[in-house]
Amino acid sequence: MQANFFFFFKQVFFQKYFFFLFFSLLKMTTYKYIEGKTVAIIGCPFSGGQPKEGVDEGPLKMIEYGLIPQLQEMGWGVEFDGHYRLTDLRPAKDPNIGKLKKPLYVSRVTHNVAKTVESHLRRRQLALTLGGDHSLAMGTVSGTLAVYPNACLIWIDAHADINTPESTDSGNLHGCPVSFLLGIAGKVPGFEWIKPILKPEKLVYIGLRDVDPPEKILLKKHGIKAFSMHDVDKYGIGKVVEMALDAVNPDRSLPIHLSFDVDALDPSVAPSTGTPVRGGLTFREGHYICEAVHETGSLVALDLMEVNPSLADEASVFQTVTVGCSLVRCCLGETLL
Ligand SMILES: NC(=[NH2+])NCCC[C@H](N)C(=O)O
Ligand SMILES: [Mn+2]
Ligand SMILES: [Mn+2]
Repeated sequence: MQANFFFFFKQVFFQKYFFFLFFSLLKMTTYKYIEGKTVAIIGCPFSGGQPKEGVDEGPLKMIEYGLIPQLQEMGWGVEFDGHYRLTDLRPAKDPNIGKLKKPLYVSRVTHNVAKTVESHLRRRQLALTLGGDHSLAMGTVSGTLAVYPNACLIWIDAHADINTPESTDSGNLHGCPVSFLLGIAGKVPGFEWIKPILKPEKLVYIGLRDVDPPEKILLKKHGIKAFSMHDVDKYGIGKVVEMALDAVNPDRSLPIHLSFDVDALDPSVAPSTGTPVRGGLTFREGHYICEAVHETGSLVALDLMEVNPSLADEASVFQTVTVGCSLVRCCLGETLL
């Protein structure tokens, strides 16, 4: 009996298989803030923060392309109660405030989204918000900071989205969420609910290449860490992500909110988006960021924004939506080997 056991042990121990198992266990991510490996999907078909129709179709398409079963196959419990019926929140009258367009609609929707994200995080679920335009981040990030005031914000984008009501040229609120979160937007009626609790030193950007002149001044003035495409070229994505994490999350244990605007990717990789800018992240650079953030085990909330399936041809839509789904999977632990 004993000899038998020893034989078995020896067999298993000296097989490569054992080492493989052992090392994959070592490599396995432990989730610091998520219980029971569950993710809540918040579908936000919202386009009120910018002028182009169709970005509200983004979340519907990602679900249609099978995101839920893909995550389930990876062992995640998925909670999804259908898409938000945001048009119900549309005010009858919504005059501009200064240059800002549709301010009331944006404030109502993002306030709602904030409460939803907050409630999922309180239940220790990972909050995955599918946009929709990037003004939604006023809500998602507020929800995260309500539960985890010490969370850091990693913003992946071609744009800085830090315009203030004063500095914005377009008046589109998807170019402004960061200024509201930082509390530098001033008083705007309807947005009183946003607590300006994001500290500049908790925010880092990767992928920037189309930053408005007043935004550049704001980034400098507040000493916000930003890695442009120039930095990605210079250091490589591995080093950039390491430097970005070192800046906002030195020991990798603080909760992370990752806000991913799909236009951070090069238009050849993600063509169906409202404000494409050439010279963006490659397919792998985008995915690397997601994999590295997953590895920390500290991701609590993820936004995937600005997928607009009504822009460009069918093949481009397919390409963009599938890239969106695979970025999400990488953030939630899909590995290459
Ligand atoms: N989330 C985005 N795609 N933002 C684009 C913003 C473009 C420009 N900076 C603006 O404020 O209008
Ligand atoms: Mn953008
Ligand atoms: Mn953006």
